[in-house]
Amino acid sequence: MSDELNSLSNPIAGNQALLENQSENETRDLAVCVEGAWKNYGYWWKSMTALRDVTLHVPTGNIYGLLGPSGCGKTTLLRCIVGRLQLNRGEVTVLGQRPGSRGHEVPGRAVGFMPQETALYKDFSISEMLHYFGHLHDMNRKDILSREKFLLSFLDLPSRSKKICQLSGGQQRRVSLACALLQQPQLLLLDEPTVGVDPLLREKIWSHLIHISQTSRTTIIITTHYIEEARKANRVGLMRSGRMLAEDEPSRLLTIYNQTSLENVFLHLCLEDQNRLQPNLMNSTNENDQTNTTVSINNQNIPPPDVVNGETPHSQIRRKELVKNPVLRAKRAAVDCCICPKAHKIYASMVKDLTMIKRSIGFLIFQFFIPVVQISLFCLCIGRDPQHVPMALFNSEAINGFPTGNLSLELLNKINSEQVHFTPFNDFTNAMNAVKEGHYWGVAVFRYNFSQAIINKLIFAKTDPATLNASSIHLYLDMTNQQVSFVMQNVILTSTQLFLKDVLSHHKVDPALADPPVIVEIPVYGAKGQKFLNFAAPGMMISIIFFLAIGLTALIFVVEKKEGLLERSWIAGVTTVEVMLAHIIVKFFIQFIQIILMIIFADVIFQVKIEGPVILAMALIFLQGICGMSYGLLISAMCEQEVEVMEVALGSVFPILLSSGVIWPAEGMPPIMRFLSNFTPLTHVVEAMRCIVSRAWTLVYFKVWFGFVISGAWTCGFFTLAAILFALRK
Ligand SMILES: Nc1ncnc2c1ncn2[C@@H]1O[C@H](COP(=O)(O)OP(=O)(O)OP(=O)(O)O)[C@@H](O)[C@H]1O
Repeated sequence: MSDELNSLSNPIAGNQALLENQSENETRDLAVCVEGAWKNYGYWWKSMTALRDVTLHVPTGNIYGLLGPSGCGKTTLLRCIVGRLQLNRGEVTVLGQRPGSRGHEVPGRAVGFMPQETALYKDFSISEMLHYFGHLHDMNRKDILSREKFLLSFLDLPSRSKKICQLSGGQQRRVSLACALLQQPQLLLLDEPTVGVDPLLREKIWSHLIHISQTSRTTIIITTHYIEEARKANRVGLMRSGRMLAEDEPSRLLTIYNQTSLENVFLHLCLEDQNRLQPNLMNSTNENDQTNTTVSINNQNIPPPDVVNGETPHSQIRRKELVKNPVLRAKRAAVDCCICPKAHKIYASMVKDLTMIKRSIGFLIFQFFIPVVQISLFCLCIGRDPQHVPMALFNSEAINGFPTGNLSLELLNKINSEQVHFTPFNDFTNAMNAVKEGHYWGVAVFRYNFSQAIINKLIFAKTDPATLNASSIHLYLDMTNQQVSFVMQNVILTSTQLFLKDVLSHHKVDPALADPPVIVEIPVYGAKGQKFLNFAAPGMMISIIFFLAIGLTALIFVVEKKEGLLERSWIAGVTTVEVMLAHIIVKFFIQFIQIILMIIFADVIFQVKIEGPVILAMALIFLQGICGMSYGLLISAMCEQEVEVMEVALGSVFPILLSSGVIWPAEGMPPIMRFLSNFTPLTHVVEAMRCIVSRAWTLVYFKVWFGFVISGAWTCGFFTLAAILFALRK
């Protein structure tokens, strides 16, 4: 007894002695065994230690009350036990194995976890929520319904069809508890299950927990702020500042510390701890060479941990049992990615995704039409020739009463007024001023003897400078808009060529003389009047689906992550691969309809003719959509908040779009950019799409199959990185 007293008054020494003397039988009978656990949050340059050499032993079939003030590390410890967080140092054994080891059902069916936050899908009904977890645990419908009936009445919940968002905070927590109890797990981890519960129901919950621990040997770890209710536990652990102050049966703690309540025992231990801290704190402040972290550790006679190496005498004792963390984490991350997906978990995740979609039909319809609206706007606004371009006209020949003929009028009649619209001016200076003020895109000037000069040049072959000058239209252009000035010049040049032919025919000269010595034969691919739209539309179709998939996937996963929903599903045993596969399958149908609608609009309404197999074009767009989803998943693995997702997604949209030759041909880029553009996820896929759409190429052509290969490779790359990152960021 005196040994025990010693060990309790000196907790670390006590824990150490306990560890060293533990018999093998006892260890085997432990449902949860945590030894020398160290856990840091953050990175080495800014880390925060949440657990400091914590040791915890929970025998099978026991109720363990984990007590301590807010922020002492209870939730962190539970998340380590359940396999969601990896320790920086130390070892956790749950139901005989390391959590997350192959074939182990922790995380999975063997553990029921009720997190502190509600972590429920707010638009689901109570029944849908229970069915989701039931399907994840591979329970059949009959079992789910019978458990649902029991839990609804036991936890005093309203109708099964009531939506979670319509429940009070306390009722939502009880639904959360119901989800944890649903599959009758071997191990129950409940993070403050009795908060917001009335005393009668609290009593009922405790009776049930005692009942299942006695009849089914369920092991229960429960954290609570109501210290006195933990008296019903078989064992309690008292934590403070990431350390375990004491761990024993409640009655023994009361006896040892000669107190009447656990509250007082805890107070006593805290005071003792505080007294131990105080002198060392002073010392350390005087020495002025230690951080706050090291101070608190010093006070327990434990030398400061090196955050990176985590070395302490205590951990050195068990050095052989502990495994170096970074290698271990990398190995475990790789193993996480290689777990074979299970059909029932994919099914459960799919039902969950479909239920979410069912709850927001309006948003679903909106999703169908986003690509249609985008491609329509693109086809309407981009790539068409500018029309009704306003130009000023100073026709000196007309002002002077056509002294040498009216050929200038004939030429002006040839210019399509739909494209260039002339406004006549009687004064050249006024016309120029109007251009300078931005009312017109330029001035076209005819000399007073234009008609005579044209005849002299064409019929009498006069080529003196005065004739050449007078027989030309002089254009003074505002060239600030390249596209507008290009169209103006092009229209005037083409019309002038037609005009010259007319003049030649009129004077019985072969009009072919006016043709330039270039003959554009029937094009190998495409049509003679090919528009910019035909070049850009294939790339846009790919880009629209790609970027839409990025945004939606990243947002969905980050919201689920932030609200603890993803973590809860992971603890129920779902892997990232399963979640993602379910997401892709459900999104398949949405994307399928999006792609069909987009192609119908582009092809039928906006005449972007798809010369090659439509199925091949659709398959490529679809594959790129999956690539976008994988990239979205990677973004959600990196980000914690929606705003971060928006920043990363938007920040990558333009660089990818601009450098992949979607908007402007890659041939126009500087050599270095052209080389770099090979490494965007869009460049080769867009090129393959153009080949299918404009050249009618199929998979036998290198550029087409290479596009498919590149899209698949980026998809696998993003997906693998996301899965590893999710596993590593535990
Ligand atoms: N993701 C995180 N990143 C950084 N620090 C964290 C993170 N989660 C918890 N912490 C810190 O770790 C310490 C322990 O937190 P934890 O949530 O485990 O405490 P707790 O005992 O469960 O508190 P409560 O009873 O209020 O839930 C706290 O100081 C907290 O600020």
